[in-house]
Amino acid sequence: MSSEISIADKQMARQNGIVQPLLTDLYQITMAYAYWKSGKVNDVAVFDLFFRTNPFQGEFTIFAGLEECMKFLENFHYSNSDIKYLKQTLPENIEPEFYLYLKELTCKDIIVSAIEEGSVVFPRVPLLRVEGPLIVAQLLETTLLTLVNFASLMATNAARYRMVAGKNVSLLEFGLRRAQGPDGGLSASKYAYIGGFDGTSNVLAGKMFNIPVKGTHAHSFVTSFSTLDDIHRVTLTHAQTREPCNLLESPCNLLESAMEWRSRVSTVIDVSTEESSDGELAALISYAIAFPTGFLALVDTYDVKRSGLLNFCAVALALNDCGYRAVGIRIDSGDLAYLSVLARETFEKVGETFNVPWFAKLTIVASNDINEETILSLNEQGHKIDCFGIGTHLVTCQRQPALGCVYKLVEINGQPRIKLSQDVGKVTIPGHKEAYRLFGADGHALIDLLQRSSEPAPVVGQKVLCRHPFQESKRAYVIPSYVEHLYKICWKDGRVCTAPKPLSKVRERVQSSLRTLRQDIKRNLNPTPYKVAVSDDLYNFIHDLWLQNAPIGELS
Ligand SMILES: Nc1ncnc2c1ncn2[C@@H]1O[C@H](COP(=O)(O)OP(=O)(O)OP(=O)(O)O)[C@@H](O)[C@H]1O
Ligand SMILES: O=P(O)(O)OC[C@H]1O[C@H](OP(=O)(O)OP(=O)(O)O)[C@H](O)[C@@H]1O
Ligand SMILES: O=C(O)c1cccnc1
Ligand SMILES: [Mg+2]
Repeated sequence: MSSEISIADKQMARQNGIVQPLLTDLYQITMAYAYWKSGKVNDVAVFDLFFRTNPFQGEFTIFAGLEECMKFLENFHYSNSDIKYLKQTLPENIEPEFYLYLKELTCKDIIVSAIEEGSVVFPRVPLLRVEGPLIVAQLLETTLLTLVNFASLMATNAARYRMVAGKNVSLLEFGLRRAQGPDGGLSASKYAYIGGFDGTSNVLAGKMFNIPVKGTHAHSFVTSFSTLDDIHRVTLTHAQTREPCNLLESPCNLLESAMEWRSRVSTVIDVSTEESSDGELAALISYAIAFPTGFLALVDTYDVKRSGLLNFCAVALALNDCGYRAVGIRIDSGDLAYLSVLARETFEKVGETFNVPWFAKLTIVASNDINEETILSLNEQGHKIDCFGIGTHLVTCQRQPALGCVYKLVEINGQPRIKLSQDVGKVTIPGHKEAYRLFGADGHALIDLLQRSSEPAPVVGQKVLCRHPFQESKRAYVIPSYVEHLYKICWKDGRVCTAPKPLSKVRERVQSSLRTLRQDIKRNLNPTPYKVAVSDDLYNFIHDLWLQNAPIGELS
C-alpha cells in the first residue's frame, strides 16, 4: 500500500496525467502526416508563442505555465495505446510507416527559449520561441497553448486582485467548487498562488504544489445544530496546563462558560441574548472544541449583528479562559464594509471591557462573490477586512475568460514567414528574433524591443532607435540604463536547461517584476499602454516581406 502511494505521489509531482501528446487538436496530427507525406521530415521551423492584447482591460500580463511546458516536453512520446487509438481514428489510407515514425518522436531536437516564468509580459513579444523539426514543433502547438493561456490569465487575474487588495490583506482562493472542472480548479489554485494569493482551500493543490491550504467552515456546520442539547462534548484541556478546564476554579466547561460570557457581552454590545441563536452557539462551541487553536467562525448564518458576533465573542472569551486565542470570523453575506467595521468595533469594545487586548486584532475574513471592483469599492468605503476568500470571479476569470495566446510559424529552413491580415494587429512579426527590455535611470522598464537575432544587442548608455512595428511615424530614441535579454534557453538536447524554481520563487518574481512597471501602466482605470517596439532593421525586414507577400489588387 505504501509503495503504491509513493508511486502515485511521484507521478503527481511530475505532471497532471492528462497532459500528454494526445491532449491536442486533431489537426496537429493530420498536418503531421501531410508534412511527412510531402517530404518535410527534415524541415526546420521557428514558432513564436505570443498574445495580442492584455486581459482585463489592463496593460500588463503575467507569464506563467513554463514549468509545465518543460515537463510536457520531457515526457513527450506516443504510447502504444496512443498509436493504437490513432490507427483506429485516422483514415485507413495512412501509411503504417507514419505510425512507426510517430512512435519514435521525442523533443530531443527541439530548442525552447523563453521569458522567465512570473515576469510581466506584453503583447506581440513572444513568450516562448520553439525551434526544431517542423513536424515536432507543430505537434506541440495546442498543448503548449493550453498550458500557457489559462496559467497566464489566472496569474494575471490573481496579481490584479493582489494589487487592489494591497500587501497587508491576506488573499485566499476558494474557487474549486465553481471552477471550470477539476483541472481548471487545480490550475486556478496553482496560478492564483503564483499571482500573489496566500493560500487555497483546494487540498489536492496543496499536496501537489506545496501551496498553503487554509479554510474556515460552511453554513451547513452551523445549521446542523438546532439547540444547545446538540452539543456532544463540552470540556477542553487547558492550553498551558493540559488539565481539564473544568478542574480549574474558573472557567468550567466551555458551554457554561460561553453561556455566561454571552450574557456579559450582550450588555456591552447592546444585543439581547434572546435574539441570538442557540443552534449557532452550539455549533460554534463544538467547532471550538474541535479546533481550539484555530477557531475561525462563520457568523452570518442568521444575523451577524444580532446573533453571530455575540455567539462568537462568547465562545472566544470562553476559549480565552482555557488559554486559547480565537482566530477570528468570516462574513459571507450582507454589506461587507459595514459588517466588518461593526465587527471590529465590537471586538475593540469587548476586548477593552474585559481586558483582553488581542481581541481587537481578531481576523475578519470576508467572502461572497468578491471581484476587483468589490475590493476597490470596499477600499473606498473603508473596511476592516483582513482577509478575502475569493472563488468564482477569480478562478473562472469571469471578466475575461481567455487570453488569446497564439503559436505562429515565423521561419522555415532559414526563410522568414509572415502571416498577413486585414487587421494589422494580427500580422505576425517574421523571423528568428530576440527580445530586450530597456530600463530607464529610475529602474523602471521603458520599452520592450524586438530585434532580428543577427543584430547586436542594445548597449547600456547607447542610443537605440525603437519603432512601432506597423506605424511608420511612431519612433523614439531610447538610451537604456540597463538592458535585460528576455530569453533564456530552457530546453535543449532533450533536457530542461534551467533548474525548476519552487513556486514561492516564481511568486516572488511576479511581485519584483511588477515593481519595475510604472504605476500608470498598472492602474485599474484606463492604464497607460507599455511600449513594445522593433528595431529599425526588423521594421524594414517586416515591411519588405509584407510587400513581397501582399498580392497587388487589380481594379476594373
Ligand atoms: N459594501 C459593499 N460594497 C460593495 N459591494 C459589496 C459590499 N458588501 C457586499 N458587496 C458585494 O455585493 C454583493 C451582494 O450580493 P448578494 O446581494 O447576492 O449577497 P447577499 O444578499 O448579501 O448574500 P446572500 O444572498 O449570500 O445571503 C456581493 O457580490 C458582495 O461581494
Ligand atoms: O463567492 P465566491 O467568490 O465564489 O467564494 C466562494 C463561496 O463559496 C462558498 O459559498 P457556498 O458554496 O457555500 O454558497 P453560497 O455562495 O450560496 O453561500 C463561500 O461561502 C463563498 O461564498
Ligand atoms: O474555507 C472556507 O471558508 C471556504 C472554502 C471554500 C469555499 N468557500 C469557503
Ligand atoms: Mg457565497
